[in-house]
Amino acid sequence: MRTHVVDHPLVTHKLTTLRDESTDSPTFRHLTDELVALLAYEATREVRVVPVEITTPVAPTTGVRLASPKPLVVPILRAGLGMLDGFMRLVPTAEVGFLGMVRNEETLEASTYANRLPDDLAGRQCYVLDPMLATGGTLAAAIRFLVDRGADHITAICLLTAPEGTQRLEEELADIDVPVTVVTAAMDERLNEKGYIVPGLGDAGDRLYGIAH
Ligand SMILES: O=P(O)(O)OC[C@H]1O[C@H](OP(=O)(O)OP(=O)(O)O)[C@H](O)[C@@H]1O
Ligand SMILES: O=c1cc[nH]c(=O)[nH]1
Ligand SMILES: [Mg+2]
Repeated sequence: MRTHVVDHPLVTHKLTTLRDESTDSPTFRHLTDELVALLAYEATREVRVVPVEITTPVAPTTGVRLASPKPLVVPILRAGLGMLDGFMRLVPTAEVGFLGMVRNEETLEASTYANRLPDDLAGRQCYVLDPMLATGGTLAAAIRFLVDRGADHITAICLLTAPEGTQRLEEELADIDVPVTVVTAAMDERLNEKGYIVPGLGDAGDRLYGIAH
């Protein structure tokens, strides 16, 4: 597994405001959208394309277009939904599958409450959207869902990542034969005793959409 931290002053600038506890929900949603577009630009560097012949007003030339089947993008509900529009602006023809997952805040175990993915993902490139990679339980399970259905190339886009989470992904996904890349705006210091990323940004779902319970 590869982790790519997008080291760019604009990313860090937007992320700093996102982290700030005084940032309100509308601003948080807007910044998430902007950050995802920047991360998705990096994350789609290996998107599959095929050559195509076209004619400009001046001359024939060869370009590329996205290969078929189109990429599948999978936002992890709830918080990943806040990243979908930003991704779709870059890749409007991507197909969308949904996974609803929630982490038990006591045990930190992830469980799945919704699953709308195509059954057959053979030969598909998949992009998983989840703002927080904390213990890694949620993302490990999501990637496993995709690999079990045949996905052969997986890129996760996470706003923030904790070292404990990437370590767990390395261990839990050691048996899979599919390239997995995590593209993130920052690798933070650690998790706290409640499994929150430090310094982090708090609960991404709550900051996007309000308190869940
Ligand atoms: O790496 P992990 O320790 O598994 O934690 C990360 C998960 O926690 C958050 O979701 P949450 O369970 O809060 O659900 P929500 O998106 O509905 O708020 C976040 O959006 C990730 O999906
Ligand atoms: O810091 C964290 C960890 C898990 N989920 C969040 O939303 N934030
Ligand atoms: Mg949450």
